[in-house]
Amino acid sequence: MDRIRIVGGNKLNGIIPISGAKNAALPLMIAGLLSEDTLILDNVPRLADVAQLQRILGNHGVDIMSAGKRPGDHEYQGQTLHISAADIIDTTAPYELVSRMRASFWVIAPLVARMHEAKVSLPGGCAIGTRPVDLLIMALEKLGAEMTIDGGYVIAKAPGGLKGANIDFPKVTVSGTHVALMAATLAKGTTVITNAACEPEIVDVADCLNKMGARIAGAGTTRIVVEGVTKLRGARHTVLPDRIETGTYAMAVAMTGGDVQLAGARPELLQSALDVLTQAGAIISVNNEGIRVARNGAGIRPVTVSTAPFPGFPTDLQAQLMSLMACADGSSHITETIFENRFMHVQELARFGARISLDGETATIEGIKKLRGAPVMATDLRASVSLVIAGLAAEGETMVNRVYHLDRGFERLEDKLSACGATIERISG
Ligand SMILES: CC(=O)N[C@H]1[C@@H](OP(=O)(O)OP(=O)(O)OC[C@H]2O[C@@H](n3ccc(=O)[nH]c3=O)[C@H](O)[C@@H]2O)O[C@H](CO)[C@@H](O)[C@@H]1O
Ligand SMILES: C=C(OP(=O)(O)O)C(=O)O
Repeated sequence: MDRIRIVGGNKLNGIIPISGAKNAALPLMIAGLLSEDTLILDNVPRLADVAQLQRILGNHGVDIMSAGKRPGDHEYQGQTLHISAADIIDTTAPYELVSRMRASFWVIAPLVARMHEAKVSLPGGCAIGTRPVDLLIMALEKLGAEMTIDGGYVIAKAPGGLKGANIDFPKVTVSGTHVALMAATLAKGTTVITNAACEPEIVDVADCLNKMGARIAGAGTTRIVVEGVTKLRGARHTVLPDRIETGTYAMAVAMTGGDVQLAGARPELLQSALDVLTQAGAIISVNNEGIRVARNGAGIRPVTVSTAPFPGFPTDLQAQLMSLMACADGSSHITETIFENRFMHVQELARFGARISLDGETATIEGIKKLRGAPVMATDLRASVSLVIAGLAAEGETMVNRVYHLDRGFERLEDKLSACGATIERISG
């Protein structure tokens, strides 16, 4: 298995191009199942999760063509995918394919909406808690699907098609909102989703669905109204920039010091995280090219932060913030409110010498002057990248093992960081 070797201590200076968002690209690709026509997606990141979803969609009979680069495309341009689901030949998503990633479970929504049946294995994904799918099942049941669970598979049947309904989520769920939204586009009548997730990736998917002929209003607010239509057509859509990748590199610069332009980043997608970074002492400015992050000389100030659904501080940046706070001038407190077990990085950060104690859902971090490099390993994507950030700032060598998770969500991580002066390399095998 590949490893990443880092020799820490270098400041980061230069330009980091921000890729398309994994968490938008995945549901957008899945939305391609809703139409017989071709959905063209631009700025799709080259990630292990995208490749895995291509395999899953291929198994349903979807043809996916990845367009090559054109003259004038810059070196780091994301790929363009042409997704054609003219004939869905299989409505089963098998365990071997789905167990690797969470979002693949969401194929259940377009399959039952368009084909009136689906059989999808319970999902996998990052090990950050129990991650049930009860609310996704509830949403589809409300839309009239008969739902059963058998042998590790969720089976959805709606012989007469789905029917519009009121879906009130008892807690904010991104996955539940994606599933309800996609299914409701082809349901008969009106669906009202309340307590909907407001994440920018939901808005991106709703925008694309509307281009495909869906009638969705209110995406980005807690109340989404969908007027069902009988068919969706093809469309062309550009995946929005990855706010979690943006925040991750911003935290890396805040930790190592230096001055980096995050090209293509959109500040409104992560304002709460930028506010926290400013509080911590980073200098953030917004320009035509994206977001510039700098820290020169000043220490890192401690912060108190709780994760929350958008527009709050994202849980997907919690681990990275903890790395940063490991070197703050004082005590920080970080509370994780979304996932009950998203602290796997705590014991690994301790290998660098970080002083972190856990009390229920709150971590207290006593900042120290310098971390020291160490061999480390993580079991989820954002925890893995928090170890990379710590390694960049630490004295000496860090070896990040089991980088499989990083490849799920960070495109060309080593290239982007080494272009800014980091000593970082992948060791294959
Ligand atoms: C591929 C993708 O986009 N993943 C993101 C998505 O995950 P994901 O969509 O899985 O996260 P959700 O928003 O659905 O989960 C939020 C909370 O609701 C709970 N829940 C969810 C569904 C359900 O049926 N029952 C239930 O209890 C979860 O266990 C969790 O405690 O949003 C999370 C929260 O922003 C992010 O950390 C993930 O990166
Ligand atoms: C938790 C994440 O991904 P997934 O939901 O696919 O496990 C993530 O993107 O941080």
